[in-house]
Amino acid sequence: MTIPLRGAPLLRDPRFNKGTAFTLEERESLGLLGLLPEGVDTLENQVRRAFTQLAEKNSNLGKYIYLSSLQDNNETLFYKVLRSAPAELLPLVYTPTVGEACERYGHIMRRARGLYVPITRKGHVRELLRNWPVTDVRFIVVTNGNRILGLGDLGANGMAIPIGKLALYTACGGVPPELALPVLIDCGTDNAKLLNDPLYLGLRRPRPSAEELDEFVEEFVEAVKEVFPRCCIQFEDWAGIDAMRLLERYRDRACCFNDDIQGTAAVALAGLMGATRITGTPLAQQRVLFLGAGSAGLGIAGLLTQAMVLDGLSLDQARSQIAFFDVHGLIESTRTDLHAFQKPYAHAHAPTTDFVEAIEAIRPTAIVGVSTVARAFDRRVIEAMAKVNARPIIFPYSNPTSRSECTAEEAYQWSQGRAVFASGSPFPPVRYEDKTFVPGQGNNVYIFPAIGMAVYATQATRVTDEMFIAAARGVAEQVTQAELDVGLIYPPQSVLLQTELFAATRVAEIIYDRGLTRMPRPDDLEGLIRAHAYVPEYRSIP
Ligand SMILES: NC(=O)C1=CN([C@@H]2O[C@H](COP(=O)(O)OP(=O)(O)OC[C@H]3O[C@@H](n4cnc5c(N)ncnc54)[C@H](OP(=O)(O)O)[C@@H]3O)[C@@H](O)[C@H]2O)C=CC1
Ligand SMILES: CC(=O)C(=O)O
Ligand SMILES: [Mg+2]
Repeated sequence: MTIPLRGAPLLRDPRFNKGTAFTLEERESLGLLGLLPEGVDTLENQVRRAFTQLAEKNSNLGKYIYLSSLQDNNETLFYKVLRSAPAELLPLVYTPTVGEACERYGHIMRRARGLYVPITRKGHVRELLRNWPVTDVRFIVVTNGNRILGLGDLGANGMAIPIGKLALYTACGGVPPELALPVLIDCGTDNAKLLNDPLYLGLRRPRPSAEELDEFVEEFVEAVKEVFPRCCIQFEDWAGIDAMRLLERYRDRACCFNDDIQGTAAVALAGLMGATRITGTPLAQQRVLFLGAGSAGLGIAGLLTQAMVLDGLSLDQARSQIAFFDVHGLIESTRTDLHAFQKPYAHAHAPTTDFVEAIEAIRPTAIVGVSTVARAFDRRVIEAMAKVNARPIIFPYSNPTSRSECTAEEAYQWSQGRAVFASGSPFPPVRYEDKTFVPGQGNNVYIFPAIGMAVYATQATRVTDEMFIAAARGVAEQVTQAELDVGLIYPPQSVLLQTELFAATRVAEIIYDRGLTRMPRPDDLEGLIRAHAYVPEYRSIP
């Protein structure tokens, strides 16, 4: 490996820095003598030291800050640490802690990471993109901070989300870190608390109209296509209505996807596939009631109906088995306040504003919480589900933990241990009577790293819904009977990298089958994926 730096600047570049693991020969040849203590570490010893330091931080936000600093200091070590204990560290770099980090981003930031694209630079987006030091960017995760998890408009503080998602592309999907670019489109914020916070670092102006936003996003997408022609754009945490509109506009025009719509849809589909192995009711016979009718809910419904059609239902039949309940009550055919994308699910039902009444009328096999409303699945709700189902499927998907529609403990307790449970943010195992349940994490982190790896390894030019169905199947088929026996409907986070690499091969099959790449199809797709996977190890420098 040749590197462009030497001496002190080398120690400050996270891509090449090995810190105390530079060998004596490297120190001599790279002008590092005297700049490091004489002891020479192995990467494993550095990992040990990192975990010692992490353990000394006594809050999750403190641990998040520590890990961010590690990422800024030594990328190889950062990913080696993440890979060493994914189940333990994911909740720190991702939900729930990343939510807290976003709320306080202006306060905790040490060093800027990613690219900030303010709407005030309209007409100059290409120049900003060219300021990024890497010319072959393959993945951008972009937010405008308008719906950060279930926490609402967090403006430029939302940058922690693209940073976190892209860290997981590498940690859980094997995508090399240098290919990733986190982007925050800063178009102001309507969050008064942030506007009044002297430490807030974003533009201090109200959010633009939809037209103004769309014009700027158009410039951004076209600029990305020109400056980084092999780049895939992941839209993340946009307000639901903007998310739906932008996906429709760009899904056939650019290599892009919306994680909250399509990634969430696939993880829910995988979860339902896992759940059917416990409940015995096939996917095509599931009846699903959503609490919340925004991007996540509509995304899940769209992909689920496609999967049900593949299992033999007509589209109308599939849609008739899906219902929504939003702020104004059950979405039914007499409602006059619906968006076009909600109308296919407005069935002939008696109006009600009581979620339990809706459960009693519809008798869903599953409820999915994508409402951002903490504790909306209260005891009455879970008991109503347990009354109409031997094994009720309960998915409180809202993030972070503070917005979860219920806890794992509540779902198991109130259903007398009968719930089939998964939540957007992690919950610890629950003891109910003589059984220990392991709650699954129904989070798109089970999907986007696999999509990313497949797109990278195959050089795919488009991202399609069929790829998400393949990812869902790829995840679901890895769940073992032993896992199902403790209630786990997703593979455990401890093996997330393996899970994603396997799912990526399933996605790659679709990419080649549908001609979504110009690259020739190799004989060994698994080998292709493995050969592309990043390994956090130091390479020797001559
Ligand atoms: N587990 C996972 O992988 C993922 C989880 N999520 C989570 O899902 C949640 C929603 O995300 P998303 O769909 O993108 O957001 P949106 O803002 O698009 O949708 C939220 C929906 O919930 C509705 N809602 C708000 N309050 C209530 C209420 N009291 N009762 C019923 N419905 C209500 C909103 O209605 P209105 O628009 O009228 O206010 C809206 O329809 C977030 O917490 C997010 O973190 C999202 C993506 C992935
Ligand atoms: C997980 C995720 O993407 C969200 O909560 O928005
Ligand atoms: Mg999201």
